[in-house]
Amino acid sequence: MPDHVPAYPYSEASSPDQAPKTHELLKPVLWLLGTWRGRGRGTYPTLADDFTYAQEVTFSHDGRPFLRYEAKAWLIDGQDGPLRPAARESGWWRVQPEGRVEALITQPTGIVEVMVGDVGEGLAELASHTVALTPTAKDVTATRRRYTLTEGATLDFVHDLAAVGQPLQHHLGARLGRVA
Ligand code: HEM
Repeated sequence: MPDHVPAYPYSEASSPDQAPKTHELLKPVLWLLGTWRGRGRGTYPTLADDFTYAQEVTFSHDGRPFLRYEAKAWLIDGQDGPLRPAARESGWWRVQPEGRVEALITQPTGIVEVMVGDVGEGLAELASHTVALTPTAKDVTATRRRYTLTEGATLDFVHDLAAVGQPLQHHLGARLGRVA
């Protein structure tokens, strides 16, 4: 039996009011902290039909200059009833001076988006620097993400995708509201 080790002693915060104190470099991304949930629509020229989905997204931090990112999506019917689980992803947003961001986002479909971009008050824009794929993943060559905080305090999300021989174009658009 290994010696007893006390539980991980550091906390994770999803609001600027919670401990630990936010790192100075996180100032431009504080508006993203928390859990957001809402509905979106998805499309792609290779798909027979557009689809409607729900998504829950959480940004948190542990006092260091990066955000932990986690998102779960599920397809829904016209009454918000769940049809089936869809994309899941998790990753890290490494915040650099002057609001520059380097993000790593991984998906269980074998895709890793390594992204670079900028974040300012109410706007974050990231574009893929590299996309890494496992041997059996779909052929994704580029992605782009934009998060906009609207005056109504919703988080609008747009995801563009270049994949399976198609040029970079719209895949997803969603409007999320803060739930925590
Ligand atoms: C909210 C997140 C997302 C949702 C709800 C979603 C949903 C879907 C759906 C429903 C399809 C049709 C195939 C299927 O039924 O599974 C699809 C296809 C696809 N998605 Fe997404 N997706 C999401 C995020 C992403 C991301 C982040 C990427 C890549 C970085 C991506 C890349 C693709 C690719 C490559 C295809 C296959 C296209 C083809 O083979 O014709 N998706 N997506």
